[in-house]
Amino acid sequence: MQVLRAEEMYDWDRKAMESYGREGQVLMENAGRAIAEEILRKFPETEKFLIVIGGGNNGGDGYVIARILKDRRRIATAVQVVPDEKIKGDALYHKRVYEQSGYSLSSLSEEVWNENTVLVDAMLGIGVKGALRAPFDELVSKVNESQMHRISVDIPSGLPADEGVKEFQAVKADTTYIVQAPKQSLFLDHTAGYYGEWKVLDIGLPPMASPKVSREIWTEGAFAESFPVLPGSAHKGTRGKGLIVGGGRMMPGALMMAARASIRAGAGLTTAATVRDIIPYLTPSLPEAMFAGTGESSGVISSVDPEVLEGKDAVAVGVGMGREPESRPVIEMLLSRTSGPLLIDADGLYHLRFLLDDLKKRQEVTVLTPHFGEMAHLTGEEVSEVKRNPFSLSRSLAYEYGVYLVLKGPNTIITTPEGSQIIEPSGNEGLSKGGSGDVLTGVLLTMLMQHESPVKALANGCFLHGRTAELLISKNRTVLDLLPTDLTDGLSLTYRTFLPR
Ligand SMILES: NC(=O)C1=CN([C@@H]2O[C@H](COP(=O)(O)OP(=O)(O)OC[C@H]3O[C@@H](n4cnc5c(N)ncnc54)[C@H](O)[C@@H]3O)[C@@H](O)[C@H]2O)[C@@H](O)CC1
Ligand SMILES: Nc1ncnc2c1ncn2[C@@H]1O[C@H](COP(=O)(O)OP(=O)(O)O)[C@@H](O)[C@H]1O
Ligand SMILES: [K+]
Repeated sequence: MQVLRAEEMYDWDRKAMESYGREGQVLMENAGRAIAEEILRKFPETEKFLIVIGGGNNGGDGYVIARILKDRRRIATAVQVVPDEKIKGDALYHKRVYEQSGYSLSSLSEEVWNENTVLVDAMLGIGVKGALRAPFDELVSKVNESQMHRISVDIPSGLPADEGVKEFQAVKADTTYIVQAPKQSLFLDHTAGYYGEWKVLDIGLPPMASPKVSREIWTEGAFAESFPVLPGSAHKGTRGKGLIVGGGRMMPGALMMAARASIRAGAGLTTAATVRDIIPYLTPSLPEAMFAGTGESSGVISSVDPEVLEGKDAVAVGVGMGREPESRPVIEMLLSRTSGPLLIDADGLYHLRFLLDDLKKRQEVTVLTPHFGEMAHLTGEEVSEVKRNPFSLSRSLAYEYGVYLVLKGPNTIITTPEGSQIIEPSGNEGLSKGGSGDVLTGVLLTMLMQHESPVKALANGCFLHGRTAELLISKNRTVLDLLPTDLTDGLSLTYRTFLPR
């Protein structure tokens, strides 16, 4: 499913009407009807509805919804909150249909704000611009203060559809019925919460006319379909031989978690490279792994023998490595000498800031997996700015350095060097614990060795990680006690659920 910006949504709409014979009035009927049916399904017993109608096409959808609710004998109070001259085009057509059905409009008296009434917010859609003007500024506050269940039509009124907007005032919806395609703000840290529970409804825009943007949501169907089938004749070489460089005297656990996750995800052979002293302590928890000792300076990795790279299908570096400058040459060496995919995470990303020229020179597949803070460090932006513009900042970085970028968060955004984007929304707050990222690194390393397409490898790895957290919560864990190490052992749950082979 594509995720669109407002302008892209309008293009689709325009093209549907201009080149594919779709009528605006029909599309509006479809939108309103689809939403009204959902409302009736969700509230089969509720009698009273309040529909607040604004001046654009969002308000037009509101007229259709009000008519259908009344047709179904519900007590639907429709209030138009803008002067009559603001209602134009398709919205005016549907206002007339509403009136010709014998239905009338009400005024916004105090009695309509009743907690036993469900509120349908059809004030403003994706056409909102700038700070809210009267009467919407006061209405949005009033709506948010009310105790009513709030259903927003397409988008919570006042909320920007696109990334980048800093200040806004918007309805905090309990439920949002999104018209045709989710908009960018559904996936942004500071706006996602306004949508409440959400569902996307098809209103009949022709898929042939959809805008040529590659910004898609990754689904369980995509996972099951694109996950490579392991032949019965598989041997460890088929599954991939991976190397993880990381850990040190202070953070051996990060390496342990990444290596174990890589093995559990299905790698043929995983080698963990770290300072020699800690290897004996790691072996009991990693009996399947191989180990390689690295050069050491005051407890941190200071060098890796390039011979360790021989026969490795992919390499990951950075977990638990520390930020001491002594480790920097390791990243420098790996950037120039790793011939397969190279994944850089955690402290490796910290060092990378000082090695951007080397990064640019590298031709082979390179994957960076920053969280918001690491992305801010890499780009020199404020964290808040990264959170507000994750799509465009990811694209610029991926394009400038020719890398695959996995910007981690509740909605992880994966970007290819060409700028295609996948949104991977699985997971829950149980993952916001030190170590979840290390597990992800191990999983991604394995996926990179087994998939032909790096972007599918990354999307599937993020899905595997996030969906495992969800399945564990639905079984015997909670978001409070979930541990990153539970994820590793829980990977089987996701495999068994979605790839029952
Ligand atoms: N394919 C589609 O895109 C379809 C979209 N539909 C609906 O149409 C909506 C988009 O319609 P519009 O483009 O008319 O946009 P809106 O319904 O968001 O209305 C925009 C109007 O609101 C007013 N406005 C904008 N910013 C404001 C502010 N800050 N303060 C006060 N008033 C402000 C202006 O008068 C502006 O013309 C969608 O969200 C969706 O609900 C449906 O009708 C069916 C088809
Ligand atoms: N609230 C959340 N909802 C869903 N996924 C989350 C949430 N918080 C964190 N995650 C996921 O957990 C992982 C955390 O990675 P990272 O921040 O690098 O952790 P660490 O510090 O343990 O390395 C990422 O995959 C991220 O997408
Ligand atoms: K709305």
